[in-house]
Amino acid sequence: MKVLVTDPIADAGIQRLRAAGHDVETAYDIEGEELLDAVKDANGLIVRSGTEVTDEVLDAADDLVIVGRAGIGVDNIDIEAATEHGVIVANAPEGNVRAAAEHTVAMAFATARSIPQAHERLQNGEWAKSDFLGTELNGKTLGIVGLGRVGQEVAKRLGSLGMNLVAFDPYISEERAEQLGAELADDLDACLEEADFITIHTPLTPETENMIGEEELAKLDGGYVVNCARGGIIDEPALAEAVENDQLAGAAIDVFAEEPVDPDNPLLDVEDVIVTPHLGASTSAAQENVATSAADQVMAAFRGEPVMNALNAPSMDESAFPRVRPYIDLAETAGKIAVQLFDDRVEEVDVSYAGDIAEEDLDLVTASALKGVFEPLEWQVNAVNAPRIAEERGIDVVESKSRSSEDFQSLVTVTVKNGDEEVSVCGTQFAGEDPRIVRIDGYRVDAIPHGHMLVARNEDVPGVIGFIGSTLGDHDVNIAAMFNARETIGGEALSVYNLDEAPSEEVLESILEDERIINVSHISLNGTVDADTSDD
Ligand SMILES: NC(=O)c1ccc[n+]([C@@H]2O[C@H](COP(=O)([O-])OP(=O)(O)OC[C@H]3O[C@@H](n4cnc5c(N)ncnc54)[C@H](O)[C@@H]3O)[C@@H](O)[C@H]2O)c1
Ligand SMILES: O=C(O)[C@H](O)COP(=O)(O)O
Repeated sequence: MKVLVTDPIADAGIQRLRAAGHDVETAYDIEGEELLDAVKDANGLIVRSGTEVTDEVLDAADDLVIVGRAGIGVDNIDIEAATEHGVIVANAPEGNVRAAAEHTVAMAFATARSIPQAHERLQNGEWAKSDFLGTELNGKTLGIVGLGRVGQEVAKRLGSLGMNLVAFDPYISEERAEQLGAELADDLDACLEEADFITIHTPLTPETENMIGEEELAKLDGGYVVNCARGGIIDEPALAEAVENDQLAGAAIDVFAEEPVDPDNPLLDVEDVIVTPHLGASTSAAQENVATSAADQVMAAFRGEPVMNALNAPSMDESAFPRVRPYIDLAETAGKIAVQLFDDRVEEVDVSYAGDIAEEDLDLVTASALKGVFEPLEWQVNAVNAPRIAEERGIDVVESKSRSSEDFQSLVTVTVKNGDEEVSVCGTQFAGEDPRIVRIDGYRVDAIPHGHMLVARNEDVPGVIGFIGSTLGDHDVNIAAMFNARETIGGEALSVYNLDEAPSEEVLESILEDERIINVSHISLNGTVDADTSDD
């Protein structure tokens, strides 16, 4: 597989991919046509915050399976578009948290004691001792906006250095805040009003964009601002003006609305605003962590395994994966068979689980069943975009679970239906991962789902199986295995054949000409089928 890396990541990540036999191409600082060209044949793309992964980039990347973000923030990746394209997006949310928290603490002290400014003066030969009278963090109140992973680590560090903590985060529990020794503010204004310092730790989202402007900064009267989260959350000209006019004592900024930062950015011009070029995650330990994590996730996606930190695909607990894995393929196969036996428009897909498997987290299995159902559609379908396709096409998806499973340890049943018709296909795994279809529309069968299959419904009278066998033989189609099932003697029967090759239309027509045959379907488990699942 080819992995394109477009932002510098630690060598450990690249080596891990190469050791597994993947072809890694690094192309840093590329954009526009150059990026579109480089991504064309990539199966994996690894980025940091420097690459804009837009709809256009995803459109150009025909073979892309996954975008791995070697870090936390994914505001540079169009996740909606990735989902549309069936591309997994996964980040590395743990590896640089401590680095970001430490940088935040360093920036808070640096602005409170004017360390960069004093350093610069001294380097210029000035002993400006009396110009710098700093502020102690001890005893001051820190307002934490966003008490997630980084925010919590900052709370622990600055809390233990004597700061009082107040936090604003509408999505965090009182209990968690209490454990960290932080008072939870009712809203942003209350947090700002209480704080001497504020530190931002939210993602950049439509909700947080420009969340802190002139009015909010005024509430921090005389305080300090630290932002090591994302540019765009604080209004930059308003912040520059507030510090310049001494409404605020200082600010420490690591991230900017536009990066690399424009030299004309007003924040670069204010003496009491200290800046770093997005260095929060730049420690060797953090970079090694996120690079290897991104590489691992890319390789898991290549192997078709769940991607632990996928942001747009069902993920799964690693320990459950060996138990669930055999049912992922089985559900897809059952979905493929059901839709090929269904001669109508699909309005609902039911996926039901019985027995031991019903104990597991099965989002990924249900998504695979949907993938099987939708595979006949012209666009690329996978477990990432199949649930979205169902939603967009107004197809209801119903998942159900039951502990009892009659004669089998675990059963997966996929039913495709509309108001009038339905077809259900039920499968199990025999010991040693031996998949079987054990029921088709209520008929008990024992069919190996593989390659080309023929499913016929016929009157249960003598000579029908011989007729089908000889018709296939007359057209040089070899039968590898067959199974016959019936409800009552002389009623209707269903037979399933495994064929060595695809039967032609002519064969199917010849079989159907016999009045004892009610219908016959060719099932291909290799890809192309012609079932109608369209809306129009
Ligand atoms: N400077 C760097 O190099 C660097 C390094 C690591 C992380 N980051 C950035 O730091 C930020 C935090 O990362 P994290 O891993 O802690 O993320 P996280 O998802 O663990 O935490 C974010 C928190 O923000 C809260 N939140 C969301 N919307 C909010 C709102 N409107 N108001 C208040 N709180 C809100 C969430 O509930 C969550 O608790 C991200 O933007 C990330 O990209 C920057
Ligand atoms: O979100 C992150 O992980 C940090 O902002 C780090 O970004 P970077 O990988 O571009 O340094």
